[in-house]
Parts: sequence; structure tokens; C-alpha cells
Amino acid sequence: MCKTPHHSLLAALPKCEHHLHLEGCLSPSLTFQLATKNNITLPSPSSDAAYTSVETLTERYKNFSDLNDFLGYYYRALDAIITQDDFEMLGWEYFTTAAKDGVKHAEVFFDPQSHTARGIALGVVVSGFNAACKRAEKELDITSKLIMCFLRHLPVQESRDTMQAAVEEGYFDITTKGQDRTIAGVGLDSSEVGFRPELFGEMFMEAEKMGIRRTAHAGEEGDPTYISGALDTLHAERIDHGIRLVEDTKLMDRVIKENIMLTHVGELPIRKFLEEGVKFSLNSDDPAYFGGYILNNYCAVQNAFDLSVEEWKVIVQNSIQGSWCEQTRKDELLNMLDECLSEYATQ
Ligand SMILES: Nc1ncnc2[nH]cnc12
Ligand SMILES: [Zn+2]
Repeated sequence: MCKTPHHSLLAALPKCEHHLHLEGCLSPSLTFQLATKNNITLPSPSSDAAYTSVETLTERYKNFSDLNDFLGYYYRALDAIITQDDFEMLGWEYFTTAAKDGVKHAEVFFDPQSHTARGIALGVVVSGFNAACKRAEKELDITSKLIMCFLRHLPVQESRDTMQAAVEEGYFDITTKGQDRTIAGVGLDSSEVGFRPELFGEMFMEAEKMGIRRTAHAGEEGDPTYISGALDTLHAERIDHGIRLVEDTKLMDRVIKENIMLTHVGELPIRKFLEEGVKFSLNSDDPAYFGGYILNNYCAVQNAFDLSVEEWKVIVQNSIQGSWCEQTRKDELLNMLDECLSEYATQ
């Protein structure tokens, strides 16, 4: 247990996660383990010394120079994942760790193109991750949604083909209960600068017509016009990262007015966002690459900003309200939050 003030409260808070890449949970040890099982050759240590051992790869992951440096390692490690069971195992790795951190609802990203480009069928990816989601609901009481992300550095036509395949498979179909889609939403990730959201506008508008939820990474490295572009042309309901929003106060006012939640990861402009009333949730993103799951990030924020219990209440309330789960589930989570706060107050 870390020495963060309010640590026991932070650990107990019922957390919702909105920015977690399932592929970002592929740790160096799981990469080596799956590569051995599947007879996959990772880059040789003579071409990249980082691949000498789990330890050297772990060390390398502590020193990414920028988003593209990280993404190079992220995509390369995926070669180790082949079977439906591998995808389920990766998903389960996430959910079991998330459960220990107090996650109760998780809306998780996956990158189908990073697998289909290697000859893995879309169905293998979706079935494996979906199995992990179902198991998490049954065994860990974590509800979840899958969000299919498009890789913006690839030709738009490849995203279109992926979308069409998912539609044809019926992954976006609504059951008679009204909510139970295999995939709840679409997102946009990978290298940002130079790959503007507008390129994907038409696809996202078609998704909107089908009632599919929409989010997009924007303002992670790209300037604030990437955020406004995502709102205008993708009708993004959330903005993933959005760190650079602070550079444009007019846009910040719009984000507040339109009730857009940022799914944030680290510490950066949190004090400013709290003061201005920008809604955000705190998340894990790529925990195997950036050194920590959600509770770590809650603790880092607490250490950096010394937030009050009341401020944590606002953060968690906003992250529950900004989720795409049914209102009944939100009510359950809000009740859990109240119980958690009263228990903490009597300690
Ligand atoms: N943080 C991130 N930004 C963009 N694309 C990603 N893919 C996985 N993690 C990502
Ligand atoms: Zn991300």
C-alpha cells in the first residue's frame, strides 16, 4: 500500500474506466510467454537489445521518447497473440487486476486492425475479448463495454473495411433487451499528428446513424483543432486524453457546455480542469507500458494535487455519469460511492 493521503478511500472507490487498451495490458512477461507458446520469433536481441529478456524489455518500456516510439513496441509485441484463448487471457489479465483496484465498470478499447493485418480473423479477436468481458461480469461483478478503435495512421479504407466486417458479423446489433451489443462503440487511436479526425468523419456519421457510441483520442499530442475536429466531424461523445484542451479556453467552454468528458490518464492539467468544471475520468490507458493500473494513477493524482474527499467524490460521480452503461447500473455505482464515502467518514 502506498502512503498517499486517503489511500484507503482511493482503493475502495467504485471506479469506472473509459480509457484502457486491452492490448496495452500485454506485459513483457506475457509477451515472452505467448511468443514461446505460439512459436513466434520476437525481434532478435542483436537487432534490438530490448528483447534480450523480460527485464530488458521492461526497462525499455520506462524510456519511451514519444507516442510513436511507444507505438512501435506496442504493435510489435502483438505478434505474440494468436488464438482466441490468447485474447481471452489478455482480457482476463486486465479484468483480474482491475478488480483488485476497485474497478466496477470498464469500457475497454481494442485495435482489430493490429491483428487482422497479421492474418487473425476479426471473430477470433472479438470472441476472445468478449469471453473475458462476460467472465468478468459473472465472476468479478465488473460490467463492461467493448470499443472498437480504428488505427488512424493506416489508410481510411482499411478502417472502413473493418467497420463493414463488424457490421456484417452483427457485432453492433441490439438484442431485444435493447442494450446488449457485442461492441458498444467505436474509437480512433494510434499516431495522432498528421492523421486528422476529419478523415474518418463519414464513417463515424454512419456509425452514429446505427446508434453506435463514439469516442476519439484527440489532443494527446495534436493541437486543440484535433479536439474540435473530433467533436465537429466525428460527433465524439468523449475525448480520450484531451490534454491540450487547456490551450484553447473557448474550446474548453464548449466542452463544458456540451458535457463532453475527457478520459484522462495522468496528472497534467487536473487542477485546472477541476476549477473550470471540465469533466474527466482517470484511467489506466496502457498499464503494461506506462507502469501502472488505475489505482496507481489515482494515487499519482492524489500525490500531485492533494485533492479533498469532496473533489474525489466529484471525479468519481462524473466518471459514473459519463459511462455508457444503463441508468440502473449507474444508480448501483452511485450507491456504492455513497456507501464507500460514509464508511470512510466513520473511520
Ligand atoms: N495512448 C495511446 N494513444 C494513441 N494510440 C494508442 N494505442 C494504444 N495506446 C494509445
Ligand atoms: Zn489511449
